[in-house]
Amino acid sequence: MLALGKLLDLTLADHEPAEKTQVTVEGVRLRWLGEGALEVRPPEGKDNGLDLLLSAGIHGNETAPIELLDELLHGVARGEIKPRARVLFLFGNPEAIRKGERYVEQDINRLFNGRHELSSGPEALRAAELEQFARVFFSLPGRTRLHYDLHTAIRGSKIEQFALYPYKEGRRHSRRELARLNAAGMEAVLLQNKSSITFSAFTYEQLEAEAFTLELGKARPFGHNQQVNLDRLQARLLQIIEGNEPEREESLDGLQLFSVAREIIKHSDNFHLHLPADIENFSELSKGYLLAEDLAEMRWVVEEEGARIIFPNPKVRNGLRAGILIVPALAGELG
Ligand SMILES: O=C(O)CCC(=O)N[C@@H](CCC(=O)O)C(=O)O
Ligand SMILES: [Zn+2]
Repeated sequence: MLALGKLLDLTLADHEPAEKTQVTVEGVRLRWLGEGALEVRPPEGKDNGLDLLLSAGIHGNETAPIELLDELLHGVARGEIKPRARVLFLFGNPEAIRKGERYVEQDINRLFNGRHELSSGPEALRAAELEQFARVFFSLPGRTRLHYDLHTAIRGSKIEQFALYPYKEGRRHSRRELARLNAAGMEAVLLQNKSSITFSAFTYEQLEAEAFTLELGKARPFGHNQQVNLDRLQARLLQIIEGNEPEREESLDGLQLFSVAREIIKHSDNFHLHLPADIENFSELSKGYLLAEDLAEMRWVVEEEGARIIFPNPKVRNGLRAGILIVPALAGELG
């Protein structure tokens, strides 16, 4: 295997490779761009015009998707996977990955779309760097742009694998992309309805990519991900990389769609979330339920029919999202 295929080992060892570019026997070019960043280019004449950004480790303790990207990259570096797409592999927060923690100082996935400029520290610097890697990668005109930012969640979930689809004014969510996600094993998609500060929101809103955060199960340390089944996602990523996805229109059958009813924002240290610590994502909440309270007698009461909660987390910094209240959505507005 080409040494650059060991991007994860290089990243874990905080090691800069002496040789920055390597080429497989078949002419696939691997280029190390910086810490945790590697570009793969298909051989001359084989490129199908797709630019695919695959990121993982934006949260350092979410190891299953990191292992998945490591495996895919090994396949490329051994010549077993034959790319027809350009691919950028990114390990998002190397320092946090080395520490096995969600972040070092602050959540990097709240620092995109310019937020890093208002902040400082290792995550702010890295968010700026990740934006730049993505901006350069997606700068070639006339190509199709796709980004999957792979995560696992803090808690268990009634729906194990799902995607979050960012929002941009005037742009429709794509039916074809939803069908692709369905085929990749995602059971649900949350359609966002406002701009955000996550990595996938940045590439979607600013770089014209189709972009998604994928939640793939529960976060566990390296080597303990046997319960996270990524077979369907891996098979679809392989097809995308090798440019041999099915040509026929694929269905949305079985895919559950949700939209955001409200984001629960923690305003102060007085914030209280009235949910059990072990509540699972997608748990249903009945109308009238007092979900959270904050200072100045602020109360979050469930008013929506069919409401469910995802990512409840009272420990986030003040000013950040402490949960998302979601409701079922219809496929009506898709492009
Ligand atoms: O389990 C949790 O509470 C958080 C899981 C996680 O890291 N989710 C992402 C979602 C990003 C998005 O909204 O697209 C995050 O919170 O950064
Ligand atoms: Zn995450």
